Amino acid sequence: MSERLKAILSKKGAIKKIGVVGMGYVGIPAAALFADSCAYDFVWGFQRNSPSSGYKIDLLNRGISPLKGKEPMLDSLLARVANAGKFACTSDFSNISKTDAVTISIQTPFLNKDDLEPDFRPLLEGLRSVGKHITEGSLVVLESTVTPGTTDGIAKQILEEESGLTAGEDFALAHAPERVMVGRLIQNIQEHDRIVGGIDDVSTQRAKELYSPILTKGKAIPMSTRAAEVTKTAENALRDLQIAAINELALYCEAMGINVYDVKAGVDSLKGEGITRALLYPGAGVGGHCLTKDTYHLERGVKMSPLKPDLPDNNSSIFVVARNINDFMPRHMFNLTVQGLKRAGKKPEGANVAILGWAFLNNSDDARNTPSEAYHDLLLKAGANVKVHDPHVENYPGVAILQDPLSVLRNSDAIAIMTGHDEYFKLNALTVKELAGSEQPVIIDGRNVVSPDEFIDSGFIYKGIGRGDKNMHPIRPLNPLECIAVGHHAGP
Ligand SMILES: NC(=O)c1ccc[n+]([C@@H]2O[C@H](COP(=O)([O-])OP(=O)(O)OC[C@H]3O[C@@H](n4cnc5c(N)ncnc54)[C@H](O)[C@@H]3O)[C@@H](O)[C@H]2O)c1
Ligand SMILES: CC(=O)N[C@@H]1[C@@H](OP(=O)(O)OP(=O)(O)OC[C@H]2O[C@@H](n3ccc(=O)[nH]c3=O)[C@H](O)[C@@H]2O)O[C@H](CO)[C@@H](O)[C@@H]1O
Repeated sequence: MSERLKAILSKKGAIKKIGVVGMGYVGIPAAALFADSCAYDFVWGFQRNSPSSGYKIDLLNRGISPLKGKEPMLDSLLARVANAGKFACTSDFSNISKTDAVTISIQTPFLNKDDLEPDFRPLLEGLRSVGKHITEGSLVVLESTVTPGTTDGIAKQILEEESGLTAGEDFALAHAPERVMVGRLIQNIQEHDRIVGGIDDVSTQRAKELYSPILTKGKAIPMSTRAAEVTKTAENALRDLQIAAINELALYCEAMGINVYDVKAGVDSLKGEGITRALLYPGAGVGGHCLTKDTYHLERGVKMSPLKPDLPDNNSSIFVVARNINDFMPRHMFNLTVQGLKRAGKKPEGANVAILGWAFLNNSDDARNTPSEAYHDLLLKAGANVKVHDPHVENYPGVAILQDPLSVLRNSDAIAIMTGHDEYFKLNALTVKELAGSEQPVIIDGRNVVSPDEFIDSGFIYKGIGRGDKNMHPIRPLNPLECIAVGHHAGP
């Protein structure tokens, strides 16, 4: 079967022209790196002219990145390849017929994680567009994170139906998942090892040829298509599980009155071959477009597989339990807020709460699936007045995000740190207290940013994730002068 494909590819020769479908966080840097390589003659970026993303086409043709936030090397790379005439962005998919290889990097979110239903509509549309225009000897690589079984399942089926060709005989097909992190997209594509899973050895080899010229430190790791799909979804499900483990340990430490960071330091001290533990950091929640969904792709893959795993009766997947723990953390932040306000003699209803941090990641403007939104909504539901600050996120549907911290901190009953942006590590307790203007403002630290003692000694009610040693601290007696200053009178 793949002997035919091998002969076709040998006659066709090396890959020279590439198409990248989906001009997003993944597709744009990949297209820029392919275009900048002297191994390739030309790269098309294919972007559907949708209301939400069609604007990218013109920007990219002018060599300008539509991505927000700092992406080292990307701007100069895009300008260089666009000006050199090695890259162009288009919504005309017929140009795919001029390419030797096409990668697909379209979003693959979940509609509803409860019934494990992903929203594959954009992806299936992209596959149909690609299938219509691939030719004999094309290589198609699915880079999107997908449910295991998708590449050699529905993807292969659509590509064959639309092209009239047969995968593994007339064209090569592989899954090569992306492992980039926002903020270091170019570096990650160049330096991470690249999982390459062809539907057969010939397809795997062809996909390795495609990526090798843009890998600097990284190397191609060949495996089956299904193994590649499971690798990608499992590596993020496992990361989510690690985060959930330290989050649950933090909740235990709060209940036992100890400092989770003492425990972390203690456990981390156990070093050596095969005995080191991998403790991560507890926090106000897990956001982003990867960890929040990839577990469900993995679970769906197992659910769809013909054989069922041999598991204990009534077993809940530890990966899904992990997701539930991480999704609980914004509610835990809310519970700490209510407890803190109660210690100050207040209720969430009518309280002024300042949220510091809307991005899901430190020093990033990416707010996709941000835990801050769940916390924000719980506060509103409880009748609190909420203001939001973030130094990097400029706007978010339905939420006013201010870039001026003073206006957010002023007249606050409670201040919640949801994202560990560098700016927040410089907060001065006395300055913040003066801005807050209440005798006993509450500080709820979701990212281990502030010094508990500095804020407690300045008159704050402190609550911190994992800080069982501080969360029930003695309340500093009010300074009569202080009471007068803020318009209250101490004592009867
Ligand atoms: N963003 C990351 O850091 C990251 C990291 C690893 C893996 N991934 C995976 O990569 C995939 C893409 O993620 P992303 O963050 O780049 O998504 P994105 O939303 O930033 O970009 C997707 C792009 O594809 C376009 N698109 C959608 N349907 C299309 C179609 N039919 N034809 C042409 N273009 C179409 C969208 O308009 C958008 O511009 C996802 O499966 C994601 O899980 C993302
Ligand atoms: C780094 C890694 O191996 N995978 C990366 C991951 O990138 P990401 O953009 O999702 O970023 P993460 O760093 O995973 O953070 C996610 C959320 O978890 C919170 N968090 C994190 C660490 C911790 O100790 N405690 C926490 O609470 C954090 O605040 C944030 O909200 O997925 C991408 C897509 O597949 C991968 O490509 C990419 O390599």
